[in-house]
Amino acid sequence: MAASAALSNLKNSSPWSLSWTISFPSPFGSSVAVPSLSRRASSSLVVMAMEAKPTVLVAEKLGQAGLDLLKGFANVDCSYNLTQEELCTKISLCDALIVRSATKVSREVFESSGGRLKVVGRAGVGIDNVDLSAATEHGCLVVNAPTANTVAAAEHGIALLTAMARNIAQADASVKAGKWQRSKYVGVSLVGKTLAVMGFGKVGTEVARRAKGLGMHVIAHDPYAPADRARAIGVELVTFDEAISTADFLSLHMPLTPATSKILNDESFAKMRRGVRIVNVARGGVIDEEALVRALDDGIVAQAALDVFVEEPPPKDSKLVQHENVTVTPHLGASTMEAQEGVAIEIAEAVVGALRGELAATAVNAPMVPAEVLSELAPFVVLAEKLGRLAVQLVAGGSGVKSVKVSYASARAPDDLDTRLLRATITKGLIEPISSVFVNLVNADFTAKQRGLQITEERIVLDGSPENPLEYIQVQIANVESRFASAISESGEIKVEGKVKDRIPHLTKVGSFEVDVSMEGSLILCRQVDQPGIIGKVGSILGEENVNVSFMSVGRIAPRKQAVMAIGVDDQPTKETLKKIGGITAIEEFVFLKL
Ligand SMILES: NC(=O)c1ccc[n+]([C@@H]2O[C@H](COP(=O)([O-])OP(=O)(O)OC[C@H]3O[C@@H](n4cnc5c(N)ncnc54)[C@H](O)[C@@H]3O)[C@@H](O)[C@H]2O)c1
Ligand SMILES: O=C(O)[C@H](O)COP(=O)(O)O
Repeated sequence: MAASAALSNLKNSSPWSLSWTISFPSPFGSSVAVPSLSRRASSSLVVMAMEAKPTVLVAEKLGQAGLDLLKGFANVDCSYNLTQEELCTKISLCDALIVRSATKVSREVFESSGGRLKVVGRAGVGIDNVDLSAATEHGCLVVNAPTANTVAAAEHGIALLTAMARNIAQADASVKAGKWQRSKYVGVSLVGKTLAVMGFGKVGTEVARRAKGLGMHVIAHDPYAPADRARAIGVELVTFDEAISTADFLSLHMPLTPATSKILNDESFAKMRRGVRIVNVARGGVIDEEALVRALDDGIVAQAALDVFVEEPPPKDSKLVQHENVTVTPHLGASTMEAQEGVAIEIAEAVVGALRGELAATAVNAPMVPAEVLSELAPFVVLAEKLGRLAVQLVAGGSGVKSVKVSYASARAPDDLDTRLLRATITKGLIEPISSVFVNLVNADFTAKQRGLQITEERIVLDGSPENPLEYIQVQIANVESRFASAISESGEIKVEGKVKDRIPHLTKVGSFEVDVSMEGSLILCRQVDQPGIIGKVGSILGEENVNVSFMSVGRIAPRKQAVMAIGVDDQPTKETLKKIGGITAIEEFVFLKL
């Protein structure tokens, strides 16, 4: 009998072969939000809601409406122009950080937070100033405000386009310098000219609409944009080479990524029409700035109008900024009163929601799960975590869990079931009982990978009504020994299976034994020879020790052969109580498991 194994401390019997050193002491207490989820599940999805008021550091100027919204929920520390060192020092006292584009949220910032930083809010679109990998590794959610400054950026793009074409900035400076140079500042017309919009997303689309209104012929290049969206506003999607080689004007609207970095370079300038004009309100890094200076000097590029730069602010002696054919603004695309109020509200709502434990609609480094899907999946999320917890506690110490298979049985079409949330919570259940790592939706996949834990998912397609998202979930751990031999299935893996009944998770299978026990509190699993009186004996030992039994279920192969008894208990039995259960002659093995 495995009585001693049953009593052993779970942490000491860690089945992981790798030791894990990063720990995230959570400052948060129990959950308060997401009414459709149980307290435990909602608290663990992305960010745990907190008992005390959280602290939000606002590191760049934010619209008043957003600040007011934040102040209703959190202590707000507005500290602008912090050096990296000052930011790293302050961050360990903050639960959330809000920035615009000027603050570098580097790996060092996440490391300095000591696990307290749970949300970074980017008050704007571009998240290239936030180290997303570091955020994800630290389980920190990054949210942005992707919609509120779209029109402002598009309007600024059009302002630069028209100002450049008519030499407005240069002519203005000249008049103010006392000159009157009418022939020097003859411009070019826009009507009938071809504008190539590079990046046909939110801003690019709005620029395209406006440029069409100015009578321009608009084409666009965007490898990921749907052709019908472009067609709907009369824009043709073309290849990169076609766009740059046919355009009179190029307007850049793609994000800065490794793929778009320096996408305009010597090679691409060489393919452009002589006299092309370029507008950039996206990111400085999408242009090789030195190559642009060469193209301007050679006359390939007639003019450029730039709102963004590789280095901001650019060096005072920047050849690009000082070039007479270049018009510049200091990253003003999003800077209208209206956009800044909108962005402030959008980011404040996202940060407060995330701190409350809600899944953020504008999450950048976590799967976005719509509210209605979340509500439907909520009880299965709880089930998934508990099955993960249970399965890993059944692994014998030193086994080294490497491979877990999760099967989802459902009558739904495969693309009608988003399992990312379930996979994340199973991972949480598998990892948290045996380590101090805080696992959430943000870092679940990363954490599993770090530990060399491979989680494969499989769909079991069932006939019947697709009303329920899932019929049952099965978790199997391969190539391990078990502390409870009966949990090993015929095919040799630890196998547990569960269902949701009346929104409560139930354990319905252990190894080859069918049981039915609600997954609340803790669980005792016993294997015994099926005979009269055993249930009574175990029940009375627990009763004598004042341990309340919530559920009891027996699964057996055949009458009078081996049976597995699953007993749900509200309280943790003492070692002595468990010893007494182990002492019952018919009981061959048992384990005590915390759910
Ligand atoms: N200057 C400013 O103040 C300001 C304001 C708002 C946005 N922006 C910047 O403008 C850019 C666009 O913002 P948005 O809100 O439209 O973002 P968005 O995500 O809606 O659009 C970006 C588009 O770029 C496309 N894209 C990605 N890779 C591409 C590639 N290699 N070639 C062509 N297209 C590619 C994407 O498919 C997407 O459609 C971002 O870089 C953002 O940071 C700047
Ligand atoms: O990506 C963005 O949203 C813009 O570049 C705006 O940046 P800002 O918030 O620094 O104005």
